[in-house]
Amino acid sequence: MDRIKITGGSTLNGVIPISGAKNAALPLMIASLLTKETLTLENMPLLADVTQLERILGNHGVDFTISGKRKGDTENAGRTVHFTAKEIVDTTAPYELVSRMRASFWVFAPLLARMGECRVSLPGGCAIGTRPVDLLLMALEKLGARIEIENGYVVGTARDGLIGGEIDFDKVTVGGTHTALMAATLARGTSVIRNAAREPEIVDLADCLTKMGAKISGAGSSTIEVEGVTSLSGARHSVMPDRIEAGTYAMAVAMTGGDVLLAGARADSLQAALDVLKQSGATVTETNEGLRVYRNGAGIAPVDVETAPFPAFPTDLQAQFMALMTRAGGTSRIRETIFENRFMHVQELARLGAHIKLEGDTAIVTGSDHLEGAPVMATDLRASVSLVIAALAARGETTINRVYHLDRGFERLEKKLSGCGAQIERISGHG
Ligand SMILES: CC(=O)N[C@H]1[C@@H](OP(=O)(O)OP(=O)(O)OC[C@H]2O[C@@H](n3ccc(=O)[nH]c3=O)[C@H](O)[C@@H]2O)O[C@H](CO)[C@@H](O)[C@@H]1O
Ligand SMILES: C=C(OP(=O)(O)O)C(=O)O
Repeated sequence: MDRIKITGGSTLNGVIPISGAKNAALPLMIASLLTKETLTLENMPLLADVTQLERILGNHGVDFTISGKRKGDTENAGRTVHFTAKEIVDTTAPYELVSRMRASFWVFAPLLARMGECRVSLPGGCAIGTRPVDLLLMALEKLGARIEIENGYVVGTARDGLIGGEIDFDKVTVGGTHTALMAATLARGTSVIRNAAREPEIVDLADCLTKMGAKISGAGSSTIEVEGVTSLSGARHSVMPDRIEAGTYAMAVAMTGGDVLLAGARADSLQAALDVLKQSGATVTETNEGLRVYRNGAGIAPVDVETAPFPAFPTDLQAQFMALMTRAGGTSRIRETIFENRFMHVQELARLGAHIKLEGDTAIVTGSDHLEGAPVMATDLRASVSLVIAALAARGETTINRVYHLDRGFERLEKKLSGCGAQIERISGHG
């Protein structure tokens, strides 16, 4: 297993290119199951989750070819991938493939909508809470599906096809909204999705489905209407820039000081986090090329934060912000309202000398300028990268074990950071 070694103390200066978003790429890839024709996705990130989903889609009969690289990219990142699901050869998504990743469960909706049946193992994903799928299944039942659970698999049937219906989510769910949206595109009649997630990745999926011939209005608001069509066609779509990756590097710069251009990052997808960063003392400006983040001289001010669905502060940046607050000049309170167990980074940050007390869903962080390097362990994707941020500001050397978590969602992390002056390297091979 690879490890990452960081020697703290350098400021970050330069340009970091922002990759295509993992959380947009995954549902977009899954949408390829809805059509016999080719769906071409540009700006695809090269990530472990993407490779794993390629395996899952391959098992259903999706053929994929890679045709290009982003201009100026020396590696295979930012590639264009063509997905063709001419025939669905298998409607079962097995445990071995699905258990590693939450989003893999989302194949359920297109398989059911197109084939009238499917069998998908209950999902895995980051260990940040119980993560049930009841709301996803409720949405499909509202569209006429019959749902049964058998031996750890969810079995869906809709032999005569799905029928438009009214879906009211009692909790905002990203996966539930993706599921409802994909299923409704091929249902007979009109569907209404209420209390829908408003995340930019939902809008990206809806835009792509619209290019494929779907009739969708209201994506990005809390009520989405979908008029079903009998079939969808191929399309070409570019994956939106990763707002969580951009927010993560913005926090890294706020932590170390310096001046970095996050090339391709979009402020509109990240406003709540950028506002908080500004309150903490960083300067953020929008340019034609992306977002410029800098902190020169000013200290880090403590800021209280509460996670909530978009457009509020994202749970996927909570751990990174906590790392930043460990160096603030005072005490901050960070409340996690989305996932009940998303504080795994607290004990690892403590190894680096952070002072964090947990009170239920709230972490109370007392900042200090005495972080010190130590061996730590990555526990989930965003928790892992919070350790990277803390290590960049810690005195001495930090080794992060189990970096496969990082590889799920951060493309070439060590190269992007070392390109801006960080002392960071990957050590291959040892656990
Ligand atoms: C691949 C991907 O895009 N993952 C993102 C997606 O995860 P994911 O789609 O799994 O997250 P959801 O928005 O569905 O979860 C939100 C809340 O709803 C609960 N819930 C969800 C479904 C359900 O059937 N029942 C239920 O109770 C969850 O336990 C959680 O408490 O949105 C999360 C919230 O922004 C992000 O942290 C994840 O990075
Ligand atoms: C929690 C995340 O991913 P997943 O939903 O795939 O576990 C994430 O991207 O932070």
